[in-house]
Amino acid sequence: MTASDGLPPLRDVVARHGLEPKKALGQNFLYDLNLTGRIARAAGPLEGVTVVEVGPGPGGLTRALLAEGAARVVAIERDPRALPALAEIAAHYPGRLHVVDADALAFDPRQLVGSGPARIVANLPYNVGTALLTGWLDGEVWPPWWDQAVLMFQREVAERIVAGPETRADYGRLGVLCGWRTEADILFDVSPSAFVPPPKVTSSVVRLVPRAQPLPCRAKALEAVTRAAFGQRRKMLRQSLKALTPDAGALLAAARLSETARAEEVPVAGFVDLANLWDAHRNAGTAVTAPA
Ligand SMILES: C[S@@+](CC[C@H](N)C(=O)[O-])C[C@H]1O[C@@H](n2cnc3c(N)ncnc32)[C@H](O)[C@@H]1O
Repeated sequence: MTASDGLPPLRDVVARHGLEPKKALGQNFLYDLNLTGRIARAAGPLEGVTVVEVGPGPGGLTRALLAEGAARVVAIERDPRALPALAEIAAHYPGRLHVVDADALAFDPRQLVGSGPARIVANLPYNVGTALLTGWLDGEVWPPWWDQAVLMFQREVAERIVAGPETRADYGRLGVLCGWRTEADILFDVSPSAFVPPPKVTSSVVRLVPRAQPLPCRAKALEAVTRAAFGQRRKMLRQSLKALTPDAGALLAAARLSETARAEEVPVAGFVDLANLWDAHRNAGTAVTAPA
């Protein structure tokens, strides 16, 4: 029996290639091509687009991306057991699937995406998902090489990605970095029963679209300020920012933030101000001065 794309059902592919899911690799596979089709369409239309997929595994999402018309899929997979299954998909879609046998944390896909539009679509391994996302948000050059990212995370991580000060418990470093450079939305949830094996928690598909002109700020400075601020999130910023500067009070005043503000109350623009002021302070080697 074959699936509607003409390739064998994923369950058979996994059995034939001995691809038993490994927990250490964050392997929770999707076998339902209707669901992977829905994820691919969330990133569409894909005609003329190069898609970078991290962790194709047996290829359920890869197949959907190709069936939905992606010009090319660059699929980065660190489990060599998946390579024969992916080779079958590559043969079915000649010239359109480029499999990279690598750790996505250590591989820069820019060298393979060319000059046309590129998009990231992935059911991410849960253990490295946020590290990959922060890597894609990082860097001094913006807009980035991708024009959209459609990514599956655990629901709890998805909520942190889209959080702002109004959703205090979830708001943190990840929400500031994502909110600064992208517009991020949760598109839909996916129940544990959709995966093999089922994870303990619900997952969510998130879409991130890069802002054309995020507030000017150095990414590394924003990362440093949010790390200090949310590292001790229950403390007032005048205390937690002392990890960065002895002039924390003056830094807050210069950013026109309250003496008693806590990290979870400060919007993205407030953190951008703090990061820029901290940078200016360090470059000048002077104390931060509060506005008159
Ligand atoms: C959640 S599974 C998703 C598999 C497939 N895309 C699907 O939806 O059924 C995550 C995949 O990422 C792969 N993976 C884990 N860590 C990786 C890494 N650092 N670099 C590349 N792939 C990785 C795993 O081997 C696995 O195939």
